[in-house]
Amino acid sequence: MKYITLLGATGSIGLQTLDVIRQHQDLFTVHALAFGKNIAKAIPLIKEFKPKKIVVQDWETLQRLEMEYATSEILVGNEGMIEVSMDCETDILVNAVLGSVGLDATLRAIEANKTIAIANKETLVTAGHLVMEKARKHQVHLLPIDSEHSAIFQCLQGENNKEINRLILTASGGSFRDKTRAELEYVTLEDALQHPNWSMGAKVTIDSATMMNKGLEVIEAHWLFGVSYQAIDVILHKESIVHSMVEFDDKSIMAQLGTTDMRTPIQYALTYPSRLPLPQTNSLDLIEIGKLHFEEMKFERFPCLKMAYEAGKTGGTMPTVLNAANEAAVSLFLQKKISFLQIEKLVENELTQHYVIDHPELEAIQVIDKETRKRVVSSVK
Ligand SMILES: NC(=O)C1=CN([C@@H]2O[C@H](COP(=O)(O)OP(=O)(O)OC[C@H]3O[C@@H](n4cnc5c(N)ncnc54)[C@H](OP(=O)(O)O)[C@@H]3O)[C@@H](O)[C@H]2O)C=CC1
Ligand SMILES: CC(=O)[C@@H](O)[C@H](O)COP(=O)(O)O
Ligand SMILES: [Mn+2]
Repeated sequence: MKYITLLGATGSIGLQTLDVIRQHQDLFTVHALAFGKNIAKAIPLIKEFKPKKIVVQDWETLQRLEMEYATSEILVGNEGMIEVSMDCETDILVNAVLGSVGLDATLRAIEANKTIAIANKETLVTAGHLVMEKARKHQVHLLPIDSEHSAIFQCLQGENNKEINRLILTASGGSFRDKTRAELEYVTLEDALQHPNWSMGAKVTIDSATMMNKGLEVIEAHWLFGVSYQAIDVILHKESIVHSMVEFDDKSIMAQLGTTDMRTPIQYALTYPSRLPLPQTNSLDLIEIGKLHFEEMKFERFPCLKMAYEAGKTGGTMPTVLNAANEAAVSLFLQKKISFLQIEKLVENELTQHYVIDHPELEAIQVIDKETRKRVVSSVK
């Protein structure tokens, strides 16, 4: 039996992780569940999975939860997420929390030698060098959940990372892929939240529409697979059937295909290196699909992707600024305080103003993350 600690339990990845656990109760038990403030979503999960420990985002949520439901031990905030992630009863940490708030728990779980299934890409963007250095030191497995990275990870089984010629990440193009830049001026939040292929949380859906999601994923791939930015390509693939590809030195390309169901990569991360049946997901019907399409990525159409490549190549604290500015800007867009195109403008402003620190320690990353968010928010008041 493997004991799972799940950060971000009430989110899109969190709920799908619990669905996988529900199908394999002989293999997995929930040890701890962490979420933000959404008590209404959390209570049924607590009743069903009976975690020994629960973590909520703040004291107010703790009080509300205690009033509504007398339950097991409740912890609070970052300290709470760290405690359950390092807990001696945790076998696998599933980090599906949203944003760079997941960084401390990841680092501390690595120190405690936990296997980590990671969906939380912002952690790798903001401090990939620290996470990978620690993972190497402690010989900890970081098992990707993000669909593209799971695809690459699957293509690399039995292969040698040193023989990779390039990684090819596929991008759906997001909600506005068929619009011109001029048309983006007047798009609404409601339109932006309509992803053509995937049903996901709000932030990653907006990131897909700006193409920042693919930018974050390029940086995530750089750290997870140790591949240079020059050897990571992004191509437009509107069907999201080929989840990503690896080209080897002999020009052979391996691809992983599947339906748009995140339970496949989630389950693979939990059962790796084995595979188990996933009866509730459909088989891919290639005859019905008939054709797959691939197009060149236009950087001038998607400036966020260009900014992410540049931030990644610059390195140091630049990816921290990229991520923090983007998290703050997307949050403002979700609150309808700024327009869609202002997201990229706010990120660009922060990147151009930033004076890079090379090889930053955790403290520097935390300070820069906080200051960047503050500046972005105050710039629109
Ligand atoms: N959804 C998807 O299909 C995919 C997601 N990812 C990545 O996975 C991560 C999660 O995405 P997704 O599930 O879509 O996000 P959601 O917005 O659906 O869920 C986010 C989860 O994090 C919790 N949370 C948010 N802020 C805090 C905080 N400050 N402290 C504690 N908990 C917090 C939320 O709690 P509450 O509900 O209480 O607010 C919720 O449980 C992201 O990094 C995303 O990029 C990667 C690939 C695919
Ligand atoms: C499901 C998943 O992994 C998302 O990150 C997805 O990749 C979003 O798709 P696009 O960014 O290609 O629109
Ligand atoms: Mn992805």
